[in-house]
Amino acid sequence: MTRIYSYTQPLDADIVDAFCLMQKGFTDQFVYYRKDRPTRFMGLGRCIALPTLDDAECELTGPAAEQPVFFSFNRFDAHNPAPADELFQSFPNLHFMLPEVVLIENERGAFLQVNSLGPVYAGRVERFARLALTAPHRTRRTVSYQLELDSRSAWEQAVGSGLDAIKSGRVEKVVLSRRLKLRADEPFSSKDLLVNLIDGTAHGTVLLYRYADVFFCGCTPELLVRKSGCELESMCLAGTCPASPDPAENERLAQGLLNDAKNRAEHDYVVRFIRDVLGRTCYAVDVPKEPTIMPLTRIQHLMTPARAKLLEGVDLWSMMGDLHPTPAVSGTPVGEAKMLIRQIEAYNRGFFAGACGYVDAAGDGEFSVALRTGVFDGEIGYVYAGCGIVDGSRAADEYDEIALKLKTVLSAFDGEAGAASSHAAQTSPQTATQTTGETNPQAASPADLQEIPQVAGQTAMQSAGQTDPQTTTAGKGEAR
Ligand SMILES: C=C(O[C@@H]1C=C(C(=O)O)C=C[C@H]1O)C(=O)O
Repeated sequence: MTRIYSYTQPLDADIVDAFCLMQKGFTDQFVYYRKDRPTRFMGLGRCIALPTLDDAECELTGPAAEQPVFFSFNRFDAHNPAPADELFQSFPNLHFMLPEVVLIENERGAFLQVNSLGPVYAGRVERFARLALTAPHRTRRTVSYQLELDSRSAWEQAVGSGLDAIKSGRVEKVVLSRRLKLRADEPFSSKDLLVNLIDGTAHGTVLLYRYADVFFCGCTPELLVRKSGCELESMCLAGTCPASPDPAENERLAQGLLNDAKNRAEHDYVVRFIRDVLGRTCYAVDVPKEPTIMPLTRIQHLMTPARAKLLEGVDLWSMMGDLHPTPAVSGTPVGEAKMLIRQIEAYNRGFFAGACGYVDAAGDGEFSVALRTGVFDGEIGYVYAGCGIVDGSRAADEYDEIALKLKTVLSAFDGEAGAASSHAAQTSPQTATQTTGETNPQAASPADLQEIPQVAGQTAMQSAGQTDPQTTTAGKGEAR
């Protein structure tokens, strides 16, 4: 039996500002921050890591009774025997991590929680509270980086292999991804990226897991599972088209997506899978027959919400294991698609498209699918995004779709509201030439889709001698 002492008191401070001030010096940092409503946990330090919560007993003390939360970041393919990629290698394989200090915001207010393996005395909490109260209002910073575009021909080959597997009947759908490398002149700061994701235009849930110098972060729109008592929620999210700032055009695109047979087929694999899993573990399963549109800043998705009541005795951790990965991020059938991904993708996805979230001491909590994310260490980083391949998919369209999805995680570098990634620079003339060679300038797609390829064009100019002071000044400050 592990006895945990958890002391919570109300906090009259902005939790993000407090986190920015307090985070320095903590090896472990965890964030699960829903932007649409206050379900927000920002954890610092590690009190304990447990393989299961079965033997944990928590004693709640202090003037507020908030459950301690255990963060849980799980890889896309935890059983993959291939070694994790260099940056992901550093993260420990732990199931439930309880931070020492947690800043909480929920519908009851803001709180400061201190967790310990021995009784927590009020003076210790007071010290953290006093510090939190001195936190200045955060500022956003634009972060300069250079983006190395991946090769279009490698992508075409990958999609070709996926389509072959579909034609041969091995899979019906496979979700393939792209990984792009980033470089910066100074080390990436998790605080800057976090603040830009929280205060910027990205929709969804902001995730951060930092372990020593390496951090994984992003902002995902996809809920995997949420449990509150016996109420369970999940989400079928698959099928994508661009968004437009013009409302009439946006509506036309949305109607086109709702009526597009290929996107509907991609979506239905996910609906069938989630309905089947809930059908085995839950009752009163409610999954609407028709999807709706989830509007995001740059794209829109087909979305079908799923609700059910959990059978007594089934817990959130096992639901997470049964649901993840859904065909939205792997394919159909799931096992065969995972095998195909191991064979086709040149890297191990690590936490990208993994199940990341928290479970509280009462067994409630939620996991999101870690999409629109990247991993960073010092001056290098990798960003990831994928898309579903089904019969009839075209490599060029999927490449552009991924470019749009990548813009969400790349918005973490934008210190200004609504800024595009125009400050991204590519300094290597070789890479720039290679990339522009692989980008078809004739391709008639919406300007929006072209934005990432344009970055390469810009860079080619720069490497030919034109230096834009904006691109070379790392961290041009911008007050909110
Ligand atoms: C795989 C990603 O997104 C997933 C794939 C989608 C699609 O293929 O249409 C849509 C939403 C997500 O479930 C990603 O963003 O990296």
